[in-house]
Amino acid sequence: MLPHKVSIFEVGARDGLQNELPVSTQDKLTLIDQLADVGVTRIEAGSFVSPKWVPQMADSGDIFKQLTRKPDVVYSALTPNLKGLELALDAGADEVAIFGAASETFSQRNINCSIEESIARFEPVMAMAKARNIPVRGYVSCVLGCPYEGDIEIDEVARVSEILYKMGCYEISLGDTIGVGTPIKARKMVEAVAKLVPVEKLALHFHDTYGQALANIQACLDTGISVIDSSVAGLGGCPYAKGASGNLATEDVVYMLHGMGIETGIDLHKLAKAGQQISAALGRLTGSKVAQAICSE
Ligand SMILES: CC(C)(COP(=O)([O-])OP(=O)([O-])OC[C@H]1O[C@@H](n2cnc3c(N)ncnc32)[C@H](O)[C@@H]1OP(=O)([O-])[O-])[C@@H](O)C(=O)NCCC(=O)NCCSC(=O)C[C@@](C)(O)CC(=O)[O-]
Repeated sequence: MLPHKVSIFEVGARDGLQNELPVSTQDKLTLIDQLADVGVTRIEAGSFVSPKWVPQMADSGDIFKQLTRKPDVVYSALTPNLKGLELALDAGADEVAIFGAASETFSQRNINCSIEESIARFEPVMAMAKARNIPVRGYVSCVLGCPYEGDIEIDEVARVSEILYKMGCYEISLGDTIGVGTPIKARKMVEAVAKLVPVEKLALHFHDTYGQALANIQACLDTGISVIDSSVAGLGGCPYAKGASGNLATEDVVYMLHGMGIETGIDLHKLAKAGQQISAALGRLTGSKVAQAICSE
């Protein structure tokens, strides 16, 4: 059965902007503010990673300290290790996310350690977050393919997802990091993970590199999943995943969901305007076809 409502987890200010030309802290704050205004209630606002690895996220502390908090909006941050968590807590993040991978090589290239080492790094993060009552989300990258290893075994995706869930992550976001998935494969992957992690604890995080993200989501929507990660204006990619163009554009998935009678709580026209504004700040066109259509009306 299709869900009545889907919760959009907006990753544009993090997953999007981490892989774009740098924009000012003020432009980011304006975007985050606009996202909250148009009805987005879950916003990934930054990332506490090494500024040498991802300079675009170096102002995340300022972002969290300066953003105008709206009631009912959760502002989240990526934290790969204890240092990241400490910085995120100091800056006032409401929740954090650890991020692992189903590919050994991607894990090494992205966070400089093996999958097993990453789990060991996450343990103290989970412990401190629990002690501070901070919810932790878990990402698994490369669930439908890896830029270095190609195909990834579905069993490995399910194994890593289960580990993160059992460690205490309240939700597991399944990342098609380089957007290579296709609908039947995506569904089989979700079904395999759902044997080990309750399906209502899963989220879809599909990039649109090959233009398959909407089709992949549609193929998975009646499995019981009701959380979708997306990025306003299709911003972004991943700096350690060559070829990962933008994330699925939030405007495109919201348009599809509304057309299917599924609520998101988001004002699509206002969202498209916000996407246009950040795209203009980046000196490029929005990556959302829906936003292009709306803004040329
Ligand atoms: C994980 C590390 C830090 C390990 O990096 P490392 O070099 O192994 O770590 P280290 O502990 O040896 O520290 C090295 C230096 O980094 C500093 N450092 C250490 N930790 C932090 C921190 N938290 N914040 C700020 N600084 C930090 C630390 O203080 C030290 O500074 P130095 O002494 O050289 O001046 C590094 O590999 C890193 O930052 N990687 C970036 C990974 C990243 O952000 N990738 C993109 C996000 S993942 C993604 O986009 C995928 C996702 C989630 O969207 C889902 C999908 O689509 O698949």
